[in-house]
Amino acid sequence: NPNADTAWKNSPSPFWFPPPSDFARNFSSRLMSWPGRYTGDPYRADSAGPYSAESLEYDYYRESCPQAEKIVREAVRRIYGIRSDVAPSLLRLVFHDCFIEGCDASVLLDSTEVMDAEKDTPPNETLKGFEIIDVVKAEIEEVCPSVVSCADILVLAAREGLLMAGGPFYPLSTGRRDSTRSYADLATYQLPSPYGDLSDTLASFGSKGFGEREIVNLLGAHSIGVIHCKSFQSRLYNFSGTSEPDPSLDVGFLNLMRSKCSKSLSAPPSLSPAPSSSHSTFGFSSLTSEEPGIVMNYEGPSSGFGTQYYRRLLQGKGVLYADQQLMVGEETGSWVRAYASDVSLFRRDFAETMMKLSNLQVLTAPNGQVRRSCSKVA
Ligand code: HEM
Ligand SMILES: [Ca+2]
Repeated sequence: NPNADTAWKNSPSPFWFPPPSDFARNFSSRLMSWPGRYTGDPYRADSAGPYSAESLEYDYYRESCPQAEKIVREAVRRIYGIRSDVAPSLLRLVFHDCFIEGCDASVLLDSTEVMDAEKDTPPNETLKGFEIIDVVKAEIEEVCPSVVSCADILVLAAREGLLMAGGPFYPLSTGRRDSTRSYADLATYQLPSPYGDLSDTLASFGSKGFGEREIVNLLGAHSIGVIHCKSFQSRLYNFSGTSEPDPSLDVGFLNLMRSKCSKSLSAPPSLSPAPSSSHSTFGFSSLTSEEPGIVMNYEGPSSGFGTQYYRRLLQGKGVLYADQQLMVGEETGSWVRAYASDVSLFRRDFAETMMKLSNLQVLTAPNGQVRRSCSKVA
């Protein structure tokens, strides 16, 4: 597919839309030799790294802005009523923020003449939900100007969205501060690739203090939302330069995915699968947007956030290569089986890991700032 090949070459990040040939094999060795990235054992499961959330407080705004959490809750609920993609959008947004220099709203900043923004890098190309945060922030600013950080609003709003989508609750402390810059280069290289193999994924999350069990339950976030064809295209037609599909894909599932994604990514939208809100027997629906892809409402739009993601992996029906790779490892595979058969175990673990993610490397006073507009440094 010459078009996909050119698109890849033009991409500023060879790490993100890899396909050509030996990419997968070289990726982890390049990552492992990246200077200064690894401190200690990258696979340790017991620590959140060198930063801790001890300086956060429960109900930090109780005096300075007692209405803050209620405003977030009500705004997200209201928006959910009109846009059910609130949950996946905010969940992915919080992951992409916290994974890069901690939960400091660095992902929300716009590019300026002197700074490239994380949101303009290839891994964040399809990130959504910025305008949801802007709405919530504006409502809070009206009541308590310059008090509540964008970083806190983001973690609180993502929790609320997840709850609306049937996910588990987890308690959150507050008091995060906003960064004064965005880290485009780090976002480009540190966010995990959808074409990463198991060792790439373990290394990437390990560098942030997440162990195998945590990685497997965090990826359960892929129970909801949209995966565009671009993110798995090379698995369907030309996997790792072999001109063959990914051999680890279930054949029926391969055909379903091919039916959703035309062979050429540059095909005009009219050649893409017809927009429709109907659900196929696989529980996926087509997208109504122009970009073709797969909607991950595994259990249908009205049911909760559960174990289907893992059951699909057991059947070789993971949408991303990185998802399916969880079945390759002995330990990760056994967590996939555990979550596939025990939804309450998954929900408990997911809640706990989301809490850890939301507390990753937080910035607290006197560092950082409270932005007035989440997309601009104050
Ligand atoms: C190996 C790790 C991961 C990789 C490679 C990965 C990659 C991706 C990719 C490629 C997409 C589709 C983007 C698109 O096509 O528009 C996606 C969607 C998504 N990811 Fe991940 N992800 C990973 C981990 C996570 C984690 C830890 C979370 C949250 C806790 C998460 C939450 C989501 C959500 C909710 C969506 C759907 C977004 C939407 O509908 O707008 N992902 N991910
Ligand atoms: Ca960040």
